[in-house]
Amino acid sequence: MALTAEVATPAPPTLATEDGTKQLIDPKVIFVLGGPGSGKGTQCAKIVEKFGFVHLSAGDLLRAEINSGSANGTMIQNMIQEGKIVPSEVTVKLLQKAMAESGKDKFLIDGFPRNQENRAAFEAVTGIEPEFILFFDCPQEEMEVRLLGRNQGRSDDNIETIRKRFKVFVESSLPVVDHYDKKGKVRKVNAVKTKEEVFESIETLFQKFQHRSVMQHVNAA
Ligand SMILES: Nc1ncnc2c1ncn2[C@@H]1O[C@H](COP(=O)(O)OP(=O)(O)OP(=O)(O)O)[C@@H](O)[C@H]1O
Ligand SMILES: Nc1ccn([C@@H]2O[C@H](COP(=O)(O)O)[C@@H](O)[C@H]2O)c(=O)n1
Ligand SMILES: [Mg+2]
Repeated sequence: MALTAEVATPAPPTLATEDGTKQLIDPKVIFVLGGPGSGKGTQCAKIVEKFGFVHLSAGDLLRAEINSGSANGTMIQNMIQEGKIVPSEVTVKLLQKAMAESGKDKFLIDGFPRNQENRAAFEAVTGIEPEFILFFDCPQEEMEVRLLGRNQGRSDDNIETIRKRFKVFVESSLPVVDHYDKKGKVRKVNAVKTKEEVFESIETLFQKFQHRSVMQHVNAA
């Protein structure tokens, strides 16, 4: 009799709404990181248009939570005004809900994880490991000009809060990029080009991702 070791294949991560009505099996996630104003939201919109991902901006979800009149609204508003990072429990819950309710399985998660606590909480709750990290590399002077010219009425686009956001980015967010860099997962993009040129340098990454996904489906069939 042949002796074969039984290797347990880990189950793919699943994500469900709180009432269990919707469940995603093996969702694919790309984290989109970069300093404030580096162009994350701008490029995510282009990726969605061409590659059909669901774009979830953690900042947008937190702002929507303020506007919904939630019990956490005042706390979130104060944290954003100070450029601070909202407790992970709140942000992860919002992301998890948005992912499950989308009914889709390919996500660009923009502006998250912002610190190691965000990263660990997301991993613990969802069991999802990102495919890769899209990182926009942009000097502070350029980001400052962009933020001051954005004109979208954001309460944190003023010079005092912008400086606080830069400090938090360097002290808390760059260590997360470093963490993933050590795992070979960071795809760094030079963000100091026109919006169209930045997108051109991203496109190849997503074409490769799409090709890999198709091949995985073919091999699994
Ligand atoms: N490549 C670019 N060249 C010049 N301006 C740009 C470029 N990309 C984005 N912008 C502009 O810079 C501003 C900030 O861009 P965007 O909102 O995409 O940044 P972000 O990284 O999402 O910022 P935040 O972290 O604050 O949400 C916007 O006004 C946008 O139109
Ligand atoms: N993971 C996150 C993301 C964002 N925030 C707070 O929202 C502010 C705005 O975020 P943007 O990505 O839209 O620039 C950010 O400065 C934080 O205060 C957060 O707490 N956690
Ligand atoms: Mg943004």
